[in-house]
Parts: sequence; C-alpha cells; structure tokens
Amino acid sequence: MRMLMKSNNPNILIVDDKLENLITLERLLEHFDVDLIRASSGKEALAHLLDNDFALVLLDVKMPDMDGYEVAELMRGNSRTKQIPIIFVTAESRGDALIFKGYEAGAVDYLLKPLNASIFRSKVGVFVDLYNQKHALKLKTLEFDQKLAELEELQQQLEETNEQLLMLSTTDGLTSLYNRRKFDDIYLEEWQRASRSQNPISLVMLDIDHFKLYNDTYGHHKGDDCLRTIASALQAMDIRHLDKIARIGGEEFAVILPDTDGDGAMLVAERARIAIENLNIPHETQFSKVTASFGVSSVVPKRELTPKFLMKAVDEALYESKKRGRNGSTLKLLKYGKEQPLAM
Ligand SMILES: Nc1nc2c(ncn2[C@@H]2O[C@H](COP(=O)(O)OP(=O)(O)OP(=O)(O)O)[C@@H](O)[C@H]2O)c(=O)[nH]1
Repeated sequence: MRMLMKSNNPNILIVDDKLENLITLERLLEHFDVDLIRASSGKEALAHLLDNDFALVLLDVKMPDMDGYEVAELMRGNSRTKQIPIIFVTAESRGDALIFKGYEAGAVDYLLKPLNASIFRSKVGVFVDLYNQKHALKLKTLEFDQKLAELEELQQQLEETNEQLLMLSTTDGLTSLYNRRKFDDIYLEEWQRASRSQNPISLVMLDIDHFKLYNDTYGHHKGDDCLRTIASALQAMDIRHLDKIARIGGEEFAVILPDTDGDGAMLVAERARIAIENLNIPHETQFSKVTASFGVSSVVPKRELTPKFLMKAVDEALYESKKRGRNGSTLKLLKYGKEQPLAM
C-alpha cells in the first residue's frame, strides 16, 4: 500500500470527514498493492473522482455539507464515474431503509463499523482483483488493436505488391505497353466476345522497317529509345477505349480492335503509320526516317474459325507489306474459314 498516486497500482478513494477513520481504513488496507487517496469531504471526493481512475470508493455516509448518498448519486449521474463501485462505510445502523437507500444510490456493499478486518479486506480484495482484470483486458484489447492495425497495413502492402506483380507480369518493361502474354489473353477474350456477338474483330500488326540496320547504325540504346518513342506515339493515338495496344515481339507491335471491321482497322493502321513517319526519327533507309510496315486482318468469327486464323492472316498481311516495299499496310479479310486477301 502506498499513498503516492500515478503508480501502476489501482487507486482506492477513501472518503471520511474524520481523520482517525481515514487512518483506520488505511491500516486495514496496508497489505494491498493499491494507491490510497484520501478525501475528507464529498466535494473533495468528487474532485478526485473526476481527475483519476478508481478501482473502488469507500464512502462514509454521514458527512457535513454533502453526505455519502449525495456523492453516490452525483457519481451515478456522471458517465466517467458511474461504473466505479462504492462501498458505504458507516458507524450507525439506522435500519434496513437506510441500507436500501445506499443500494439505490448505487452502492455495491454497505458495511457497518467497527469493521471486521478480514471480511472488509476480502470484500475490497474482490474489487481490486476485478479492476486488475479489467485493466489487463484493456491492455490486451489495445495490444490486439495495434496488432490488427499492423495486420491491416501488411495486408495493404501485400495488395500493393500483388498489384505491382500483376502489372509486371502483364506489361512490357521497355515500353510499358501490354506484353505478349497479356495480348494473348485479351485477344482470346475478345475473340470469344466477338463469336458470341457476331460483331467483327480486327488485328493490326506492325513491324519497324530495317530495325536491325537501325541498331547497327545507332547502337542498341538508341534502338531502345526508338522503340519507346514509337510506343508512346501509338499510345497517343486517338483510338477507342476497348482497343488494346501491345508489344508482341522485339520490334513488333499489335493492336486488338473489337467491334471493328477491316475498313476501320485499316484507318487505325494508316493513322499509326503516319504517326510513326511524323516522328521523323532519322534512319538510313529509302525513306530517310524510321517507318513501319503494317498487316491488318479482320473477321466475324464463325464456328469453323479459331483465333489462330486471324493471327496467321495478319502475319501474312504484314509480310506482304514488307514485300511491297515497307511503310505501308495490307488488309486480309477472313470469311468462313477461307482467306480472302484484298490488296491495298
Ligand atoms: N534495340 C532493340 N532492338 C531490338 C529489340 N528487340 C528486337 N530488336 C532488334 O530488332 C531487329 C529486327 O531485325 P529483323 O527481324 O532482321 O528485321 P528488320 O531489320 O527490322 O527488317 P525488316 O523487318 O525486314 O524491315 C533485330 O536486330 C533485333 O535485335 C529491343 O528490345 N531493343
């Protein structure tokens, strides 16, 4: 037992207008690990109650100015103090009516003086234990909340890492466009959608002209810069939200165009061809600048067709553009499994 406040021990407030009674209570509570706080009036008691947390209040009934019942009632009316247990300690027994009045005022017990030391101590002990348990639970709850917050933060980090991983696995490191794997996934999805809706689907594939020569002339780093610049130019094109651009090979790009027929796809290819030409990247070819050749293919998917047909057609169309002198586009339309080339 200590008279000092602000230790980690529970506080017990002892309220009595007579000093000798306070001293008696203190002696009785000597062996408890608690901090005892004295109050010699109701007002003083209330002031302590508003300032500190208490495990228990030992409250004298008969005091001048404000009696114990009034103190108890004021405590019950205040959210900060209403849960604190009160044991009334009084010298007089004036009958059951008064004892009931004490319980009504919120007392948990009502003890008569002279106090029986062991009964008194065991009753106080119950409340000290309860308080200690409540305090330990509060600490555990705080610890739990902290762990929960840490867990939530870890969860958030995990989600961010997963997002980054997903991005890395679907995009091309050099240009940040979709990579080949993602292209294949999107293409398959769009093919299936077009099969259901029976709307056309088109592919545009482009390959930079004489890119080996470009690397050989300007070096691999400049080659990478060139690929990045072309990727940005393709991204800057005014195409529809559903159209998806990918880098599908070293110097090869492709655009998936859902709900687009051959004519529409040729317009996109021509726009991309001009966008690359207009970059005016010097290159030692017949055009004196970097250009690209385009293959375009389009189809309304029928049961006898697989996605590979359209890929094969776009490949062949691109090859045709290379053969015809580069920096141009060739369209191949597919119908009912039969290839119908349409030179442009
Ligand atoms: N700098 C750079 N070069 C690449 C990259 N990927 C592929 N290449 C190069 O692109 C060149 C492609 O050359 P080829 O397939 O022979 O074709 P080309 O020289 O473009 O000629 P045509 O396609 O016939 O016009 C090769 O030299 C590759 O090394 C890359 O990520 N960065």
